[in-house]
Amino acid sequence: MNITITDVHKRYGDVVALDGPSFEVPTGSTFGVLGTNGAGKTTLFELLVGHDRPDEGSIEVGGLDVETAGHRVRERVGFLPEHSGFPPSMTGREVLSVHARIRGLSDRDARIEECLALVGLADAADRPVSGYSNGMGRRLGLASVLLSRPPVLVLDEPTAGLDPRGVTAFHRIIERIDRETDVTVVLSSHVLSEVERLCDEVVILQAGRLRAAGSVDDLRSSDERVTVALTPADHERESLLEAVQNRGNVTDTGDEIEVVCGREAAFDLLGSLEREHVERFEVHEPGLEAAFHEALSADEPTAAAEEVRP
Ligand SMILES: Nc1ncnc2c1ncn2[C@@H]1O[C@H](COP(=O)(O)OP(=O)(O)OP(=O)(O)O)[C@@H](O)[C@H]1O
Repeated sequence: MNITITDVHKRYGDVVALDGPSFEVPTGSTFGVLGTNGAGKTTLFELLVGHDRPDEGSIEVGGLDVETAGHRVRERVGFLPEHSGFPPSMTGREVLSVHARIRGLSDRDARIEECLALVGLADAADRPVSGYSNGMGRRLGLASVLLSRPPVLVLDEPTAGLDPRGVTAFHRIIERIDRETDVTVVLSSHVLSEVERLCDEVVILQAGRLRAAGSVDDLRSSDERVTVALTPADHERESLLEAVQNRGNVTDTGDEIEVVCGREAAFDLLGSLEREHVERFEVHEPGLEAAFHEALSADEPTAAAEEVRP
């Protein structure tokens, strides 16, 4: 089920939270909404799931307008907010049972088992959620959203605050949903590597405006430069720094010396270095990072939308 966002505007008092982004989320894709703090990601999601109304513009989910057909849209969209809590004394299975009853599911028990298994909570299902880790709580939230088999999932910063194992576990579930179903997944993040790993397409928002949009591959390849990361041999940092001077954009991270330059220049550089100066080197392909910084630095907007939420 596709989503069409058209020229959406939203203000909170003097703060412009969304300033006219327009884009399309294709059916079945895993779609990333990237942005720094205050970029408008949560506001966009609140409008998308019908919790609030845009001042101008429209949002359609599978051809239905969120404003005029809010109830039907909400049946189609499973929303996992950034912060969600559950009564601590209930078990995971009880939480899902309540959600399944509220949604009037007929195949309740079987569906609860399926969702528990999908999010890796089958073994913990009968423990009170007060003993769940952050990651388990987030996965339970996802299970509760998945119960009614929504064709669209909207996940607001789903891995924020999780430890690396929790992040990896959550990523695996999203990848499985992407592989095995036709569900359209929209997720927000400010972690570039997460979006690169999970998403097919991405938009970059800043201060409510659309700064870049496209497939992850296209945005990644828009920068032809690579990063050569050099670990200096003992006592050779100064000589190495001297050798790489003027060979690209040089940064001494304290650990490595990084040189950002074109591919050809990287080959020339590596060929020219004295072996005894370098303990180790790696060449990193361009990631989304360059596109992200380029998008954010172009035509810097005012800081109006960066104000702190009251
Ligand atoms: N209810 C509200 N009242 C007033 N201002 C708001 C409200 N909700 C959001 N804002 C403001 O709108 C702007 C966009 O906020 P939003 O939460 O959508 O950004 P975000 O990209 O989700 O940020 P974060 O990554 O920090 O969660 C911010 O400047 C924020 O302070």
